[in-house]
Amino acid sequence: MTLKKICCIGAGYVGGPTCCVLASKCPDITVTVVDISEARIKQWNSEKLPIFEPGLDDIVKQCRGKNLFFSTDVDKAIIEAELIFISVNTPTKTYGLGKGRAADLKHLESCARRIANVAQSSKIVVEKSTVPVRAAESITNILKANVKPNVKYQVLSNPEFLAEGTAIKDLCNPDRVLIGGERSAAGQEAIEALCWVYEHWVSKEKVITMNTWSSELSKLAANAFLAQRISSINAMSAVCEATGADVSEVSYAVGSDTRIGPKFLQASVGFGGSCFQKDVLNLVYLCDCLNLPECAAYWQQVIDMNEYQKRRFVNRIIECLFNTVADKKIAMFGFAFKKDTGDTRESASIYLSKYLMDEGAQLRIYDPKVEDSQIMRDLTAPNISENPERVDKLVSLFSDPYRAAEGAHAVVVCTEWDEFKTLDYQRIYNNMLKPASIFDGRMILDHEALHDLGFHVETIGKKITRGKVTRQFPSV
Ligand SMILES: NC(=O)C1=CN([C@@H]2O[C@H](COP(=O)(O)OP(=O)(O)OC[C@H]3O[C@@H](n4cnc5c(N)ncnc54)[C@H](O)[C@@H]3O)[C@@H](O)[C@H]2O)C=CC1
Ligand SMILES: O=C(O)[C@H]1O[C@H](OP(=O)(O)OP(=O)(O)OC[C@H]2O[C@@H](n3ccc(=O)[nH]c3=O)[C@H](O)[C@@H]2O)[C@H](O)[C@@H](O)[C@@H]1O
Repeated sequence: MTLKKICCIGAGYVGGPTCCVLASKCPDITVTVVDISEARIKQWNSEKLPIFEPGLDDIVKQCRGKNLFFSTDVDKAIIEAELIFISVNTPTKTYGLGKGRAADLKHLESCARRIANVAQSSKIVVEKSTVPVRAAESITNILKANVKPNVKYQVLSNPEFLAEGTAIKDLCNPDRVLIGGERSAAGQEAIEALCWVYEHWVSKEKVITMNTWSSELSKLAANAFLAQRISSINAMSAVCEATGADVSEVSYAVGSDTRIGPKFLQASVGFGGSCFQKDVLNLVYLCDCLNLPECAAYWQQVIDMNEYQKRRFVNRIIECLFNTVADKKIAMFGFAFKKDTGDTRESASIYLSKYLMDEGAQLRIYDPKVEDSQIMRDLTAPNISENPERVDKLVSLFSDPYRAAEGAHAVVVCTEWDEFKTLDYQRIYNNMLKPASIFDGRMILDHEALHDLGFHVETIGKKITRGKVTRQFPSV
């Protein structure tokens, strides 16, 4: 089966880049990305795209208006497409049953209802959003309960594994593509149609097919395993600080075992991003619902350790600044949840800022990609601050890291942007209050050199001492 028209509902961090790469690799397919947000679609059709992702601009320029279209006309795109990706957000529920843990599937359900209402021909519906196990069954039930004559549906699970900041690279050269479907002739035909799309650029061995529930669960499992590695190394970082071991050395030694591998063993101020916490909580909730409390408690620890790491780091800042940060100026370098993205969802910086604001610190924030309005939205969100006017008083935003650090008591590196490695720290030191402290929450700076400039230096997972020669271990 070959396909001519594909539509994707949801023009976000996944739907946008995924469809851009799909359009560039499949010139024989017309790809239309639709969204209910007019503002987002307007940006996709403008010079300034709604998301920053290395390499994305070039692909959009190459395909937009040829076989790649962005539109708010959801119904038209559904009617015309043979295959529909659902790529809408599935955040943690903030109300009702499962509040704070379960995934909120209201957007997914609304897409299923819309497809059922407007479709006039058979469709393959592909769940690309991350969902709890058996969500495809709910989609199928909604579609089948509203089915029209001569319209048939097949629902597939095709979770996305891209990471922000490397999305284009990940999409062009994925480790694997996962497709789950129904074990029936019609199910197999739908699976083959989606395989055909991916095989335009992904080799056959990398396209893995399986049953729908395994595919849905594999996505949650993959994120849980990745998050667990970070929490494990972060737990080790606390042991390192208490013993004189160096977490980079421990990470290198542990990761050199080919059974363990070196990736995702970088200790940090805690993981952020829209998915790790959401998906692990989703798994915890699933385990609880399945009456597997020991499994739920096991995965909950991954989240608890992440929370502990953020708290621990802030407590150290406060301790080192003579047990009070009230009215002290603290320059925060980086607000995005990782480098090479402007995304701040669940960024550790938000929580570090919150805890420091709770102590009355004056924050001076700089990030090369995050919009000022986004920072203020994050810091005035109801779960972060009950008093937006206080946030206004405590927070200043800067477009230059040197200005942010001027007159500050401390610099805190929250995001591992490359540019922070090459700043003129002598200049920064000269313009700070003394003693000048630097807290490297990402372990990216040359700590001994900073120490020699006169800074009091603190980082994750090791004690900094003057003149100590440490081997630099490659981080992954
Ligand atoms: N952000 C990431 O790096 C990754 C995200 N995922 C998963 O992909 C899904 C989407 O995530 P993001 O793209 O980050 O979310 P996002 O919030 O950036 O984008 C979702 C888009 O869907 C739109 N939308 C919501 N309901 C709609 C409806 N009924 N009709 C049309 N449009 C609608 C929203 O307006 C929004 O623009 C989530 O389930 C997430 O867990 C999976 C892998 C990576
Ligand atoms: O489902 C998703 O949304 C995606 O979640 C993550 O991707 P992403 O959150 O974009 O970025 P990561 O590179 O995984 O980083 C997540 C967080 O962990 C932190 N991290 C990462 C690696 C590490 O060794 N240490 C560490 O603290 C990062 O700084 C960041 O805050 C996964 O890597 C993707 O495979 C997955 O598709």
